[in-house]
Amino acid sequence: MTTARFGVLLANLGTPDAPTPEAVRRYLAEFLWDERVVDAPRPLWWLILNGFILRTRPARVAKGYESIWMDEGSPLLVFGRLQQQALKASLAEHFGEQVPVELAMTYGEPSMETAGKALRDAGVDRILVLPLYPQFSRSTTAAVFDRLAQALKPCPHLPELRLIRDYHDHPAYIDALANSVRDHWARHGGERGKLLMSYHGIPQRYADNGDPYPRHCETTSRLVAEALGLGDDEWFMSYQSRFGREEWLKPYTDETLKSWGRDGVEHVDIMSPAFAADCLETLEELEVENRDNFVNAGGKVYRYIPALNDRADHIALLTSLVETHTQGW
Ligand SMILES: C=CC1=C(C)c2cc3[nH]c(cc4nc(cc5[nH]c(cc1n2)c(C)c5CCC(=O)O)C(CCC(=O)O)=C4C)c(C)c3C=C
Ligand SMILES: [Fe+2]
Ligand SMILES: [Fe+2]
Repeated sequence: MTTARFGVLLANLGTPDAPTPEAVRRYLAEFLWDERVVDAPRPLWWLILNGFILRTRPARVAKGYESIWMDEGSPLLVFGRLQQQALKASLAEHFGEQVPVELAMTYGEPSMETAGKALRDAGVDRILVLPLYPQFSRSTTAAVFDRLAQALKPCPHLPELRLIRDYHDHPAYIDALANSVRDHWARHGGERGKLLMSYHGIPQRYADNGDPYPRHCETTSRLVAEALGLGDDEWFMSYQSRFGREEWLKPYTDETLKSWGRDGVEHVDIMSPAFAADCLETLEELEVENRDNFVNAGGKVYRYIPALNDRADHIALLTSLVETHTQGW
């Protein structure tokens, strides 16, 4: 089989190499120093980060990673590799030639440098960048863009580049999410709870300054609810993973679940459409921490719906994104 002139760079956030305080500290130091993620004035942020956060947070967060670690490594990376392999197979079938697909993380390994070099070695001079973030945010998608530009700095010549900015309302994405909910209902004998779509949050200030992320999340949620034919009182959306003292996007997932538990909502099905792969924020924060929030407040049944990971309909969506965005290549 011949090889296409273009390759695909699948990008995701990054994750520690090991579930240890040292590895988590290295990871957080790189991640939280990115101005796209935390935009506080540098000298002050340096003091807070090094004087406080990196001294206390790694030990606690490492315990969380330890509890979700898989035999092959961190879930985010394990699912990323599965997505990479499945997309490669699907693209070979669709295009009738090999399409190199590399996985790159904004922070840590595999780095943009490693992935970029692998694509160059495969002989491609056109790269389609596919950040695995359905909803655009400066803190994620724009950070991929910056990091890639940085990795390309030493190059004497650039590849031709295209970047998929977001796919929050793509019909195949909405279908895949809706299918994952239907599969979940079917696995539980058709029993349905109130559907909570919980998205990773960002500071409210970022949205006030023009980050379209909350609008994208609202559209995704509404389209999924419509696809499932849910009434207004059968679903809700909220934001999780708050960090620091500033106000983040509301309503907060933890507070929503506590008040539902108190108000007599008995059964919740929870999903996290912003995560293309299961990771710490879903397997620990949603599966464990927020289950406790709901159940301790009086809730009874709490069921987490897995991320799209390497589901066939998710890979079909990614394939369709690649097809659309490589027109003319
Ligand atoms: C401090 C600010 C943060 C912003 C803004 C933010 C936005 C954001 N993040 C994701 C996706 C993921 N975040 C993950 C972990 C994680 N996120 C933050 C902070 C911010 N995120 C921290 C400090 C951490 C690490 C864990 C912790 O210390 O609590 C992950 C999981 C990584 C893993 O290894 O499993 C993902 C994925 C999105 C989509 C987003 C904005 C839209
Ligand atoms: Fe995050
Ligand atoms: Fe978290």
